[in-house]
Amino acid sequence: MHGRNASNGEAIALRGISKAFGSVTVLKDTELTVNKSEFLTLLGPSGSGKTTLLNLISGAIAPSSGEILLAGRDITRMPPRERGIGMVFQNYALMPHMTVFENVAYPLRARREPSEAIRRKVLDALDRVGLNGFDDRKPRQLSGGQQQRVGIARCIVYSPAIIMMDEPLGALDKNLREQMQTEIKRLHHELGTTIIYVTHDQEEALNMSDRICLMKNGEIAQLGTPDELYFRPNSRFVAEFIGESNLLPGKSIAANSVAIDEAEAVIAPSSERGLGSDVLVMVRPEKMHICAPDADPPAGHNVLRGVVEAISFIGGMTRITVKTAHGVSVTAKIISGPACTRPELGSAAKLSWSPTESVVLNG
Ligand SMILES: Nc1ncnc2c1ncn2[C@@H]1O[C@H](COP(=O)(O)OP(=O)(O)OP(=O)(O)O)[C@@H](O)[C@H]1O
Repeated sequence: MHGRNASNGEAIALRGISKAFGSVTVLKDTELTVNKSEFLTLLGPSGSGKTTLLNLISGAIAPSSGEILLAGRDITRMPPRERGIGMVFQNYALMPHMTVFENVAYPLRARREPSEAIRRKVLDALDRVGLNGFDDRKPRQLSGGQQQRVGIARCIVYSPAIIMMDEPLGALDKNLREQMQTEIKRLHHELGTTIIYVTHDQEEALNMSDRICLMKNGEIAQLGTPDELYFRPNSRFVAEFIGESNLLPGKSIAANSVAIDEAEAVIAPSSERGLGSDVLVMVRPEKMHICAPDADPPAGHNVLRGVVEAISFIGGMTRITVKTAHGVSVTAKIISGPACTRPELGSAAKLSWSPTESVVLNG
């Protein structure tokens, strides 16, 4: 027996999956394993292939090549309804003429469950999503957030092993989105269901996921925990898509040294890139320190000098951009203090950071 047929705690495995529409390949030879009880987010810009991947797993579309395993079993050709995968959509997809109760009961009625069990399960699902007492309302009598809770209740009511959510909070305003993120995380924790979640909002992905699968042009750019993607991006694309980043162009001149220009070099962790190759030294703005030109930065720090070209006070944090002598704008994000403690616009400043906070990327 092939090892890959064993389930090994795998909820879903994609093996060499490609998808072409006509002559255009929109998903390329993708390998992805989602573990049982995992919250995995498909993140990426518009058109990167997130929905295509979701539709392949649900069975709404068939792959051009490769296979899909559900708990070790080949489901590549299985019709969608037999896969038992729950779906939550951005537009809720509720039936407008039915009450909340009947919408949530729908999947159980389709499974011909006894009416007493239906009643118990529906009320329990409504309770879990905070909609106790809303069972007699029609969808149009609910707010957007409440309608999406019904969408989620209709999904969890029949306890699918896997739930896929396609931009479920996309139609909600920012505050409600944040509240619903917390609630979906709580539900995931309570139910232990595997969740595959699609969003193009990187903050949402960082906040909610066990792992993030970041897509670019039909390929996985990086798959890892939120921490890994944020602190150890493997490419310029990942560094720029997740959070803010400073990218200093340079040349690798020794195992742990990158020349920023002819006169200046910084210490950066050794990379596998060959000596003399063009690289980018990535440093997150909150890891960048700033001090007066005559002050001493922390021992062992890389130092660049420049002139303060922009200051923006954004509440708890202040963003200070310094143009270095080599013409690169570098941003430091520091905890805000009184205005008198900030450097002045146009004044000279020293930027510094610990070499361990640098990530060397291909230039
Ligand atoms: N039925 C189809 N026929 C032809 N091309 C398609 C079809 N469905 C999707 N595509 C193309 O496949 C690519 C990936 O689309 P997909 O919807 O998976 O992206 P996405 O990452 O979900 O984007 P968004 O965030 O905008 O929803 C796009 O270039 C899209 O135009």
